[in-house]
Amino acid sequence: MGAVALITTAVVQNKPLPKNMKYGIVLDAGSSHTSVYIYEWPAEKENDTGVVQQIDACKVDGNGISSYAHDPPVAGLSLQKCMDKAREVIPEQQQRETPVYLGATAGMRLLRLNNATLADEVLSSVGSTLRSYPFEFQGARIITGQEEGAYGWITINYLLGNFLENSGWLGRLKQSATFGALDLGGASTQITFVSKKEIESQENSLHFRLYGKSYDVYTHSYLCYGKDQALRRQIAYTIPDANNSTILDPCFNSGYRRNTSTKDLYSSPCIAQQRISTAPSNIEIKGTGNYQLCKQKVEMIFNKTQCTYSQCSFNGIFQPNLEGEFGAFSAYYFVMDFLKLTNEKISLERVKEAVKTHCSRPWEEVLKEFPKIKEKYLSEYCFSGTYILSLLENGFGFNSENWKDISFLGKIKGSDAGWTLGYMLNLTNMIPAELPYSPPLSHGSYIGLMVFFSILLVFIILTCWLSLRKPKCLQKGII
Ligand SMILES: Nc1ncnc2c1ncn2[C@@H]1O[C@H](COP(=O)(O)OP(=O)(O)O)[C@@H](O)[C@H]1O
Repeated sequence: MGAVALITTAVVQNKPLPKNMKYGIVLDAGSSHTSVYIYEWPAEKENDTGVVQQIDACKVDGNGISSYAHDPPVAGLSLQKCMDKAREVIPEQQQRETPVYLGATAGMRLLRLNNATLADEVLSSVGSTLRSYPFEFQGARIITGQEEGAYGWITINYLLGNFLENSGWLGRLKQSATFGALDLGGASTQITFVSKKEIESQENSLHFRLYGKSYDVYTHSYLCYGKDQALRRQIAYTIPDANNSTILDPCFNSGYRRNTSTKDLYSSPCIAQQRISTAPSNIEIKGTGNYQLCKQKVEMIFNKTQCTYSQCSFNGIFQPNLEGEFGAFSAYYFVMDFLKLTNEKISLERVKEAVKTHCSRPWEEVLKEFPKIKEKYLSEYCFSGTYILSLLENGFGFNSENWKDISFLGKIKGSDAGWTLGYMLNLTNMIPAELPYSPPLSHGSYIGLMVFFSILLVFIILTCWLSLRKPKCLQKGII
């Protein structure tokens, strides 16, 4: 039985798993990219003490899985490049035994909200491409936000070795030491951590039994709070103030200019409440590079006024007190790595200063210093840094005290931090609910101990026998 108790996805198409799996492939169909991850099983599969490792990864060119909706042949071709690579990496005799899973995340959740038929067509079109490969295709589906949070938490704690560490007799006595997971994507963001406090809302509560230890986990996925959707919302707020179709935006470096179609901007369900009918069809964004003003605009998307629970993060969502250490990955890592802020010793105040300094730099200077970085990413680091700070501080409640508890993680032991590994571990039943039985001593140690105790016993018997005979000898001597 799968160990992830409340996640009811088991086998996507009710297909039995291949018997001699040594490899697994997971496709992460995100809002901005599809990534293909190839994993290899540890040699000692039976007692599961090895770690499944990522042996390769490939990012599909293009604009995410929804590009299948606009141009299936072109989207199919770029996916094929990564799948061809998987065929080169996995030995031919193992390919039929290799399961392939595709999980689509928030970009597809949004597309499904706009047009459910189109979302289904995209999945079946991608499925046809994947079926044309010699692997064991297990299905393509949109995973829930709750799953995305949970599998990300499982991935990082599995790779950090926390589950096994907690499963020994000493680990079971201690408070479980796991890392909370902070995942920032393009369209949604997830926060997941073990909470000692009661989880007041059923939909945020998960229970896992992993390697013989139980975990009560809090999770929430905020749709529309990924960094691309948050940027759209931030821009949409300014459209009513447009002057001759031009808006001044403090979240871009001064001197930066970008043209945006309002039709495209408004096409996202995340902007539903901000659409105005009088908006010009095109707007020009002009950066003014001001961290403080950017922060004020960004904070508008966090509604902190309503809460029907004892405490909330924002938008009326229950969140217990933050506990323990956290691993922040995906866009948290990409952005903080660019800004050189991943070192745990950097205080929250210094991080704010660094983002402020970056925002105040003229665009021309930034462009000159980083000519090789994709312009989309480079132009957005001021916004992204500000958004990350607001989300963590204003949204989730991190502060100067517990900032040091956040580690920004790209890879852990060679595998990317993200939900895909946890998804595959669950679907292939690689994490047992109970600890596999392992005898406390090896066979050799048992034999050694038996011999030792036998010799000890003979020695004791001999000593007793000799000491009982002694008086008689002495008596004889006296006579
Ligand atoms: N090197 C990078 N620098 C900045 N942002 C990046 C970089 N690589 C990816 N991103 C952005 O980080 C976010 C998460 O990326 P990814 O995990 O690929 O997203 P998703 O799964 O939402 O498509 C997206 O907004 C993407 O555009």
